[in-house]
Amino acid sequence: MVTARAPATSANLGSGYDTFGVALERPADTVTVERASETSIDVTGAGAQYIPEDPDGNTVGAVAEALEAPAHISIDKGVRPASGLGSSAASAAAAALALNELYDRGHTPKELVSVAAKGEAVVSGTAHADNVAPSLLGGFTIIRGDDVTRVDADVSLVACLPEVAVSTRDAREVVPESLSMADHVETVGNAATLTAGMCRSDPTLVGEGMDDPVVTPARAELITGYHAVRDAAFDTGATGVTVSGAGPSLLAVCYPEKRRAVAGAMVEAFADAGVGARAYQTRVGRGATIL
Ligand SMILES: Nc1ncnc2c1ncn2[C@@H]1O[C@H](COP(=O)(O)OP(=O)(O)OP(=O)(O)O)[C@@H](O)[C@H]1O
Ligand SMILES: N[C@@H](CCO)C(=O)O
Repeated sequence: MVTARAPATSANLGSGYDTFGVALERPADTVTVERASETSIDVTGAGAQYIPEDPDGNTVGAVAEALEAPAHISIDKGVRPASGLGSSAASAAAAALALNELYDRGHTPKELVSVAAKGEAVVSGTAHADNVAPSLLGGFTIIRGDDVTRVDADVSLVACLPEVAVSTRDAREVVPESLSMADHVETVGNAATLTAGMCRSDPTLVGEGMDDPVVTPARAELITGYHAVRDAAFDTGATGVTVSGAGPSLLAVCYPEKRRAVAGAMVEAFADAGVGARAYQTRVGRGATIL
């Protein structure tokens, strides 16, 4: 029997659609695997009732198949599904690490990124790796084709999760299919600024680099209270705010001493918009580990 923990993640960071991601120090999923002749799954924890136990509908089923590693897989969800916090990816990353160990497959965590991404195809239709990469590797990650670049970063974050669900599949449908040259130039400048900020663990540069004229405005419309919550975070000291992953969570970057105030203001602004929410005061964290 092998147990692995894999963290929640926040993908895109505004300017890095399908490219950037960070591991969050918390929350996380825990996955335990035991050898079996065929794969079966049970799910407990946050939002378990919304997650299929059929291996064909669960991200971990695709991972077991890709590794040719049938197992009984128990998932304890710390990351609520349809949250924008890489819930489906956290299970896939933990399962990939645990099954690799259980069957002694010998893959490195970096090699497991493409395996875990197969799980994402099950839920969103695309094997995007921008959540599974940071969940497996930790830190700040950049996806380019099949390549992953990883950077250590120490940046404080607040992830604010409202009590509504937005599915990644739906949120991908509102993404524009093309962009103007002006938006392209702005996005490249922002993405480069964000990357420099991560390399320096500089919340001001990271926050400024999160601005995104293309994907975020379209997705903000799916999140009740988005603009008020974003304003509240900036008013209390956030250096940048954007949609986390496909939403509905919002991600704020700040200096460590502002984290509590930013978290409180975001929850309060969601409440004023009639939406319950909780905030995780967190930071860029490490990747999946065997327990
Ligand atoms: N192991 C799993 N954990 C969580 N959700 C799963 C899992 N397997 C399948 N799903 C399904 O995936 C969907 C949630 O994934 P989705 O990508 O929409 O949300 P998310 O992972 O929280 O968000 P994001 O990718 O934007 O960060 C739900 O429909 C859920 O039933
Ligand atoms: N890059 C993906 C991440 C989903 O978590 C998207 O934004 O659709």
